[in-house]
Amino acid sequence: MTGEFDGSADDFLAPEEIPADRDLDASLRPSSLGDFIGQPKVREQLELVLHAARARGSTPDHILLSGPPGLGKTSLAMIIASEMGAAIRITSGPALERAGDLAAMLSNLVEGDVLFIDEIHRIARPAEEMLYLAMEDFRVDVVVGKGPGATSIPLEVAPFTLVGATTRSGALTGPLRDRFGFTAHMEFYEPAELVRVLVRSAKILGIDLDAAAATEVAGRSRGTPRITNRLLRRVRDYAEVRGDGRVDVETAQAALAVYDVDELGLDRLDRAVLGALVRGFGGGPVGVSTLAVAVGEEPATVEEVCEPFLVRAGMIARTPRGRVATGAAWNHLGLAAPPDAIDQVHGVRAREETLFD
Ligand SMILES: Nc1ncnc2c1ncn2[C@@H]1O[C@H](COP(=O)(O)OP(=O)(O)OP(=O)(O)O)[C@@H](O)[C@H]1O
Ligand SMILES: [Mg+2]
Repeated sequence: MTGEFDGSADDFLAPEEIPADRDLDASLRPSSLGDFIGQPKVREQLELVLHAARARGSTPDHILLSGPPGLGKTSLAMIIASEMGAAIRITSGPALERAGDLAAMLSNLVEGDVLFIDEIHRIARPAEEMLYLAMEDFRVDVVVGKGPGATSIPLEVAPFTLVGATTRSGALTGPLRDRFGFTAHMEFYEPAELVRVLVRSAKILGIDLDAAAATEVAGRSRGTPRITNRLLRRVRDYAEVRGDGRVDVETAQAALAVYDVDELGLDRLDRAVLGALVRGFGGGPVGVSTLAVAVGEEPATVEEVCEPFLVRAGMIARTPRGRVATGAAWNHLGLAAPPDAIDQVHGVRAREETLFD
């Protein structure tokens, strides 16, 4: 099931891009750092890195963007290029199966270009090794021929900036991670920031959305701007078909009820994971792969998509012995928490960070 989000109602809370997002995403993508809402820390750090590079007249250090899907990594990569007045070449880890694929991309780079590698944790080993040299010395060794007669020809690469994006920085090898001059850790967005995303998107799309409705939609967006924009579109549909097109809080609530988005923004799979943890395993601890089997999903989907948000929402705690449901999780499912259930965990943020390190 992983990755096959087809845009049906069941999938529309998935933070991954679905085909229906593509046109919308393009029109709603922020195009400059000033236009980019939220992530104050990352924005400040990037501003410094880019400003310093511009002042020196050099290419910025290689940059790794790390965080859950839909938080704006691709948008930031494009912004980095446009802030530097540079062209961006886009590829992804899975597309770089052979070192030759990467060599072709590298040799076509022009000085100052940004090379964006999405899902960089999925790059194949030979390409990764070629990347080390390219990142460090702006050169690659192309091997010509086979066996004892093989020779390696060094090839210059124009100075470029690699921007890598990953939902799993923990899956990167040490040597690759070490070659990035700067890692930006993207955080889930605060509701107030998502309200600003909604106000901006509603303006671009010409949707009449009042403040209370914006707050309602933001609160159900799982801290993820991609989901915010998707919910906005569903709410607009509802308002156009069932009302006069204006979106007030009643309209927003009614629309989101139709699409089965609960008041915390949990979707079917999140609720299934919580249900399995609480009802099937008495609240845990249980390993993530066991949980995944229980809900019929890939472990990676549970670990990278559901879990970060459930941890952030204070529903699940990660412990050395496995995942544990908090009292809040029991209550959210309408059940009384057992006396030994841990509280809505303090230090949720600290735990969440370790997920992506
Ligand atoms: N800071 C932001 N301000 C306004 N809109 C944003 C912001 N970040 C993301 N968005 C919106 O969310 C959409 C998804 O963002 P983007 O494609 O950059 O996410 P991503 O992190 O690359 O996701 P993935 O990991 O799935 O590739 C964008 O098209 C844009 O509409
Ligand atoms: Mg992306």
